[in-house]
Amino acid sequence: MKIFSSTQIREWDVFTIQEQGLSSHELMERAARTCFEWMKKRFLREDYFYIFCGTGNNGGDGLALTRLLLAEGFCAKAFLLQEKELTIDTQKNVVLLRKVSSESLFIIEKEISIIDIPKNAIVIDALFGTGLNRALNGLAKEIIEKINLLPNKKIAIDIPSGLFPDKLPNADDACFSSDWTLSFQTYKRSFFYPEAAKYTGVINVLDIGLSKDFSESNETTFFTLDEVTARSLYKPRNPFGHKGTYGTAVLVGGSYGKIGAIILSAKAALRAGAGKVFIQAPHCGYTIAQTSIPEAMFIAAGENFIDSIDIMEDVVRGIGPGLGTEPASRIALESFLRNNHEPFVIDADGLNIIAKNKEKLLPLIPEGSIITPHPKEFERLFGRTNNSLERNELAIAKSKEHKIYIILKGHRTQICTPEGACYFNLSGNAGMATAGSGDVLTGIITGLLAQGYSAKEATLLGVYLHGLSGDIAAKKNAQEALIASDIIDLLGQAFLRISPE
Ligand SMILES: NC(=O)C1=CN([C@@H]2O[C@H](COP(=O)(O)OP(=O)(O)OC[C@H]3O[C@@H](n4cnc5c(N)ncnc54)[C@H](O)[C@@H]3O)[C@@H](O)[C@H]2O)[C@@H](O)CC1
Ligand SMILES: [K+]
Repeated sequence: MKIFSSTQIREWDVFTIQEQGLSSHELMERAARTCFEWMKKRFLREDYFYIFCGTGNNGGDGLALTRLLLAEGFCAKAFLLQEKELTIDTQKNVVLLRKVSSESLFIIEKEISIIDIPKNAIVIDALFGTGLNRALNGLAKEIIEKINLLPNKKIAIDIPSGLFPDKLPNADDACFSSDWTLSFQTYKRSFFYPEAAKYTGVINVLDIGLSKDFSESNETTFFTLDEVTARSLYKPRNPFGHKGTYGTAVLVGGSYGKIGAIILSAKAALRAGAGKVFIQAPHCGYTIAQTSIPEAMFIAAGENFIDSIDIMEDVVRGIGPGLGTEPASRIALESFLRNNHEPFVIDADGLNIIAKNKEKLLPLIPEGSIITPHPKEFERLFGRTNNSLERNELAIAKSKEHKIYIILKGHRTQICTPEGACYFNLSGNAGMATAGSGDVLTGIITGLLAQGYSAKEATLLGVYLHGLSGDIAAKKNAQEALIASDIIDLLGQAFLRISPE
């Protein structure tokens, strides 16, 4: 799904009105009705809605929603920030609401003292939407700060008030803290950064029928990585294929006490469908590897840590899980980087070794390679930033500069491509923040590359499947009980979920 900027969202709105021969009032009514339908499915007639409305069109949505709720027998009251400087459609909705019920609309400016929100009321935020152009102050700020302290259930229309679609709020800005956000048509970019995401609650994207032509023909560099994307990337296996068809993955890593990491990667590569898998690890891992994965072959390199990395033809490599940073392993990786020109996957200690000598080693990463840092590893490689949006922008710039794929791991893993695109992954859960989860991701991506998926396809499909498998695991068990091996075990279920029936 494409993610558009606030300017593009405004253009989308105007384009839809022209294309569909609607008035802006009719589009507002459609948006409000979509929210209303969402609420009707979840709440009871005895529930009470307190709807806070601003002067812009977000406020208009809130007023129309109040009218629709009242018309279907729900209890609802609208609180409008002020009566002056309303947009035309918001003004119209004031008139329409007053026609339906003269006692359901209050003007906050005049009557703030009477707002006493009952404990069981559902509070709806329609104060500010995508038109916010500066931090909140005055009355709006005061109301939001007061509401945020209440235990009530809270829903934001389109975007929580105080958040901007394309930038982060400052730490001391007031933002509505919602349990749900009903975002129109698509996600807003800011929803993917923790500093803003802490205000959104669960995000539901509601289809309000904005023009498909517009979204198809307008360019953006930001996308969600969702089930639709994953389905489009998945390639069913050729019935005439043999194990050679599906390639050879070589997982390089492991050291004394960290053999498990490379075992997890190798298992994941096999489960992801690689035809053959080699583990290249120090000799101390030989018995462990051969016993725990009889399907994989073993190449010994060093006694307790890796001291050489073989250059083999026609294989795909994933290097780094459990590798350690012993001087001999550092020298081995450096020498491999000098002699190898094939793209590969680099993770964990592979990245830490590069970070220690980044000026020399970063330029040696072949174009089209995939690196999978978590935020700390990213910082070691490319430096610190002030916030997660700046980190995302740095990752995009570095992907372009080095012509590599950067998978920045986190709650909403970001995939940055050499062309300058960024995908935010929608699968996955907090249970996956567990030891070995990253090693599994390296294995899945290496396994997909071995089968002939391009670097972009393997990166996107691998990240999505990894998260989806984690989601299936978390449903079977609690997130707390999720361990990395569960992600491998349920990878097959994830494949079934995205493959054609
Ligand atoms: N994009 C779409 O396709 C649709 C958008 N609609 C709604 O329209 C909203 C956008 O409407 P608007 O552009 O009118 O914007 P808002 O409703 O966000 O209101 C912004 C208004 O408040 C003022 N303002 C901005 N920042 C302020 C601040 N910090 N303190 C005080 N005043 C401030 C602005 O000058 C503007 O008048 C969307 O979020 C959505 O809810 C829907 O009605 C219909 C479809
Ligand atoms: K809002």
